[in-house]
Amino acid sequence: MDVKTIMVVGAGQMGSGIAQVCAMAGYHVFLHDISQAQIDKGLANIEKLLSRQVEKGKMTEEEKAATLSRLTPSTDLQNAAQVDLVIEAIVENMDVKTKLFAELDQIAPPHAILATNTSSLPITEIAAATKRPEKVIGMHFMNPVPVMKLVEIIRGLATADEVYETIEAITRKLNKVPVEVNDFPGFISNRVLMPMINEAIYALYEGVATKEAIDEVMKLGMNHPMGPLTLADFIGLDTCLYIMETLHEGFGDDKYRPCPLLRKYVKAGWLGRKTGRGFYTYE
Ligand SMILES: CC(=O)CC(=O)SCCNC(=O)CCNC(=O)[C@H](O)C(C)(C)COP(=O)(O)OP(=O)(O)OC[C@H]1O[C@@H](n2cnc3c(N)ncnc32)[C@H](O)[C@@H]1OP(=O)(O)O
Ligand SMILES: NC(=O)C1=CN([C@@H]2O[C@H](COP(=O)(O)OP(=O)(O)OC[C@H]3O[C@@H](n4cnc5c(N)ncnc54)[C@H](OP(=O)(O)O)[C@@H]3O)[C@@H](O)[C@H]2O)C=CC1
Repeated sequence: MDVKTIMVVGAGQMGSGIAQVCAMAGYHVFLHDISQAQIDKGLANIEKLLSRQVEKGKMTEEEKAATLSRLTPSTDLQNAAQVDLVIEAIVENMDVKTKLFAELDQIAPPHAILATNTSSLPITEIAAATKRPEKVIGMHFMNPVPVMKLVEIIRGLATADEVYETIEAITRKLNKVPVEVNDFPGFISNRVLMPMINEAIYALYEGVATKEAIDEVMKLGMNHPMGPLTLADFIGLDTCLYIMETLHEGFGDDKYRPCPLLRKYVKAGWLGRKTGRGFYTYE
């Protein structure tokens, strides 16, 4: 299928990154959010990252201007009527996502693919909120989107082969590497990553070591680019908690129980880098 126009729903850290790489690859992109302030922040961040590419000689001023001209801000979901593909990147909550997918199903043209960037929720359940489950698919980007090469692609029970192939081709056009994974809670990425992060939070909670020591062990000892607590702050502690809850509920296994300290921080509004405070504080 020929995709020319994309809507990215959710202009947070993932949505703005996804919109950026899609616009860089030549797609026309609506960057949609319920909050104009969030869109302004997302677009300002894209502009900053593109300027840095120009400074480093990795992109010309003309390419930057052309990329920005392909991005259209949107606070009206009716704009989805003009697109061939929607990539959803809103909060990691099944009720909110299914409500959005039901709305998108009403608005988007019949041929349009509805993809979700969910990091853990079942694609099949999201697809069931629509009358086009064969056109719903998981397209899971990694953070920071402009840098990370992987896109996990997850078929729901009803996803059509043609839809999978289209998403795989788009992933390659974005200069990323697609890896197919089955529809189970947390897929592969977060089934493996998030229990490690949760265990690091337990180690802090139990006083096994300081946060700095925990991060240093994993950085210097395992060559991870970021320690697990720094990474949790980077991902967002709310997102980490929602993923652990999906694993816990989805597998019914106590080995996935979220650490009480993680819950406490999220309740306090300490969501990590995006709110200026998590395990660490940020300017
Ligand atoms: C939760 C989920 O569902 C799934 C997930 O996404 S889990 C999270 C997965 N991501 C990770 O694990 C990230 C781990 N961290 C890293 O890989 C690295 O620390 C990092 C890439 C973020 C930064 O790398 P670094 O070498 O320490 O920093 P730095 O040298 O400043 O940056 C390297 C490049 O990344 C870019 N970059 C860094 N942070 C960036 C950001 N937030 N957004 C966009 N680009 C960024 C820089 O501009 C630089 O680009 P160039 O090579 O073009 O110059
Ligand atoms: N953070 C990460 O490392 C990764 C996250 N993901 C997944 O990507 C998704 C987004 O995460 P992330 O970008 O970190 O989250 P953010 O909190 O940064 O961004 C989410 C954005 O979606 C907006 N939003 C919420 N509800 C709606 C809605 N109904 N319609 C339109 N916009 C809405 C929010 O607005 P407001 O703030 O006003 O509520 C916010 O701007 C989640 O599903 C997450 O699991 C996937 C890979 C990695």
